[in-house]
Amino acid sequence: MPLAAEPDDAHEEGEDQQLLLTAKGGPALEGLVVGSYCHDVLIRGGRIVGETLGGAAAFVSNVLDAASPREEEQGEAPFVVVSKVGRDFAYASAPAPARRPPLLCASPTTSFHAQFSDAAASAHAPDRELRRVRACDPIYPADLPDRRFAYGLAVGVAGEVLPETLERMIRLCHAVLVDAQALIRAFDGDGAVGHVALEDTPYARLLPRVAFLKASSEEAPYVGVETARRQCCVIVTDGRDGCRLYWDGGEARVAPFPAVQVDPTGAGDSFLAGFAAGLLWGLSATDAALLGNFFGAAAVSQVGVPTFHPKMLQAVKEILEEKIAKRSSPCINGTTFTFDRSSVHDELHAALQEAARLMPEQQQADPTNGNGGDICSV
Ligand SMILES: Nc1ncnc2c1ncn2[C@@H]1O[C@H](COP(=O)(O)OP(=O)(O)OP(=O)(O)O)[C@@H](O)[C@H]1O
Ligand SMILES: O[C@H]1[C@H](O)[C@@H](O)[C@H](O)[C@@H](O)[C@H]1O
Repeated sequence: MPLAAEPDDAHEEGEDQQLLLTAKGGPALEGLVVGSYCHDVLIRGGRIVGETLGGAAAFVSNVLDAASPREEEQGEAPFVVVSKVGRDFAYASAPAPARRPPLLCASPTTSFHAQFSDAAASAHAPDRELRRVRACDPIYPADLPDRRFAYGLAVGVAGEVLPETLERMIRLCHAVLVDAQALIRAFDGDGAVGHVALEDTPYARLLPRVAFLKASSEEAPYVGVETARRQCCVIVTDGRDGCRLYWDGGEARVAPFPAVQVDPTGAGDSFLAGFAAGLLWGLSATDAALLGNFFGAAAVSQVGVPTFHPKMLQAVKEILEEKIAKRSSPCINGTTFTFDRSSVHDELHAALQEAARLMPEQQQADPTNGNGGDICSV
């Protein structure tokens, strides 16, 4: 399957394609993450049980920083975040916004109330009702840096990634990954989050130029998987059941990792970033989804933006270095992605499962990481 961007998009104005997607040893693959940080208020039984930094950009940055391939001396992972908040933003010094500060607006920071119900403990019931109580300004095309990126992640939470902004991302980035929640959320007069059919939105015409579209199982019916898979690769995440990938001509189920869920917020965001990191490591889409599932499981194990134990991250890095060294050909070669499960898929799953054991250890060892642990246990 060709990459998302049409040839003229990412390479107009004489840009050198080799600079954008060069395999290991070359310049780092720089990413562009677009979507706003927000305030999340977690409510259970009418009582506030948590107030945390939210916004897909925060969860995505956290995982990209943790899992993107880079040389030791490179320091921070190479990606830019374009996000907007108001002067009331409460988490400017939290790691993700401190590393990549948001643009400051006159309007207030986007804010969500997530109402958890005890009755939602079944696997497929929506686990929370979301209400947007404040909305920051949208992100305009002119807010994006005027240069090229290897990849882009469109991860809005409240309609802030405008169609024209997504279009500009597609022009700037060699491959764009999109979270459907950025495209199909609708808000009633009370701020309650609902969905509209993707085909009825101005985003629909951009789909053939998107590489990967990720939707939760709740969002999937609004995306229209059978139509969308003919235009890009669609990934449907399904909570504790892992995920499925659908592309033109194939599909695959990717097994989950066990987790003790304390807060489902950010699972999808962390999945998408883990998946993107997997692609950057050179994995096929189906193999990269293992890394998505891994970080999705890690996200639900903590309240808010998770802290990863350095030992766990070191284990993941070593696993990837070892398994990828065994592969005969890289999957990102500047023109194509591969989708199928590779011969190392099962080994990779088993090895990551071992690494996942380091996550609960961390919670016991680090009670200061903000875990209330009483949001939504399974
Ligand atoms: N309870 C769980 N146990 C293990 N893995 C989980 C669990 N919940 C989520 N995950 C992982 O995270 C991925 C994304 O989760 P999910 O499908 O709930 O996304 P989402 O509904 O978009 O999440 P959110 O909107 O809360 O960020 C799943 O595909 C799975 O890999
Ligand atoms: O912080 C969260 C998170 O980013 C979720 O992905 C999104 O569904 C919510 O709206 C947001 O409040």
